[in-house]
Amino acid sequence: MEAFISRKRRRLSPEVTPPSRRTTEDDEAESTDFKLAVLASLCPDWPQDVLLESLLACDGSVEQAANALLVSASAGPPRKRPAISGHQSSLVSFTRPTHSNGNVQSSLKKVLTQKGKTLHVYAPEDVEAHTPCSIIHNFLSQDVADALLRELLEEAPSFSKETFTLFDRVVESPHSMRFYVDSLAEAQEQKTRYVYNGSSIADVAQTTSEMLKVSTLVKDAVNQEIGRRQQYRNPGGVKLKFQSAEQWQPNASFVNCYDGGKQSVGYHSDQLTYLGPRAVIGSLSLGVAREFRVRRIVPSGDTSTADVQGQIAIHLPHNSLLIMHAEMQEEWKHAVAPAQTIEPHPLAGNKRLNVTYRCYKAYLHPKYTPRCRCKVPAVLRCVQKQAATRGRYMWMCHSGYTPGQTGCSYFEWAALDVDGRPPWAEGYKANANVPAAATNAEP
Ligand SMILES: O=C(O)CCC(=O)C(=O)O
Ligand SMILES: [Fe+2]
Repeated sequence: MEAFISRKRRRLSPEVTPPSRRTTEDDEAESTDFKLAVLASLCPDWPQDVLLESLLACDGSVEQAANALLVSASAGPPRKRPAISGHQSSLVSFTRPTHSNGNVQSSLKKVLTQKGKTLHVYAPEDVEAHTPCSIIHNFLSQDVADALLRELLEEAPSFSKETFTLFDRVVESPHSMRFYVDSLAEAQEQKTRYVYNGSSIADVAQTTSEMLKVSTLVKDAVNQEIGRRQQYRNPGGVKLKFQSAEQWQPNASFVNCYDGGKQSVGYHSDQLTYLGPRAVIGSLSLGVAREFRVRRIVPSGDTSTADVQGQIAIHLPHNSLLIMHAEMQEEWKHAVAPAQTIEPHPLAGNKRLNVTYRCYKAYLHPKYTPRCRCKVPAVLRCVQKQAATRGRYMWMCHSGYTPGQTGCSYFEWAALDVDGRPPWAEGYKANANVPAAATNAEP
């Protein structure tokens, strides 16, 4: 088992989190998260901090940690955490000076996100100051939110949990989901042509009428937030290198259902293969309030930022729209933590429904993207930790990151222009995905 966990290309979480749209890291530091995710799926009753303690106490052995927890469970119940229904006023308002230009200083970040600590944020200005996300509370009118929630509650029984084989046991992923696209033609394309880590998705649904109505509201809000945040963060309002210059236009979504506090999703980044670099995602939460955790990926060997490895818990109440901005998938990881207690919602009971609106790029259709030697469309990934190549994008065989699958060692630096477009896209300028020192040279 230990070999399975620690061998470099065999310890990643696609077997734990659904393989379809998530990606995890390519280096050693990731193994703790992977082990934690495995441990959480084996011991779903235990809070993350206890799982981590147990893992550390057992020198990283998931099997020993799981056994230790099962033994101690027979001696008493796991430690309870409080429900996350409380209110916190803005940290920014009373702790951080405001500049004359109205921008807030994020000097607290360092202090509040130390390794091993969790900073809980509730107010939109705190979410914005401490994370690459923004949040809009009470996003929809109550009638629209209720109508969408009712519709999704009717859909939820058709969602499925991914299963994976672990230590000769079949384990279920800790929540259920379904993939939706806006047109029937796209649904057909998705089932037959799109490949997610080596296989296609059999169950692709058409976006429901309420989801579609809300999609236009999400589109406007996300585009407005992208613009506002760019002004706020970057002088002159410049987008990030590789971020698309086009309007954000949602056309697909993963809908997640967390039925009760035990259901969760482990730390991951969303896969970029069809979204492209610097993707933006609009994530609408309905029903039970849950904690969305984020943590920055620290480059290997970077000791100066070692103290910012703490995680930040963003409180996601019913009817809130969280926007994951362009920094998020490349530089941060996110998770929905298990909750020891939850406050039931009048319509949803113990369920949280979450729609992650996404913008699939036509030029990243698998009919255009490179294929590896197994003849399967390659996966687009960004180097997240290795200091020398951090931030560079590559096409590679899906199998390198899918435990248990055999494949080839296909790897190629991706040619992408400053707007994240590949050479076959209309308007492609020049390859900007090159080593920092050789901006004119091909990799
Ligand atoms: O449930 C959420 O808020 C996040 C779900 C998520 O990370 C995903 O769908 O990739
Ligand atoms: Fe995600």
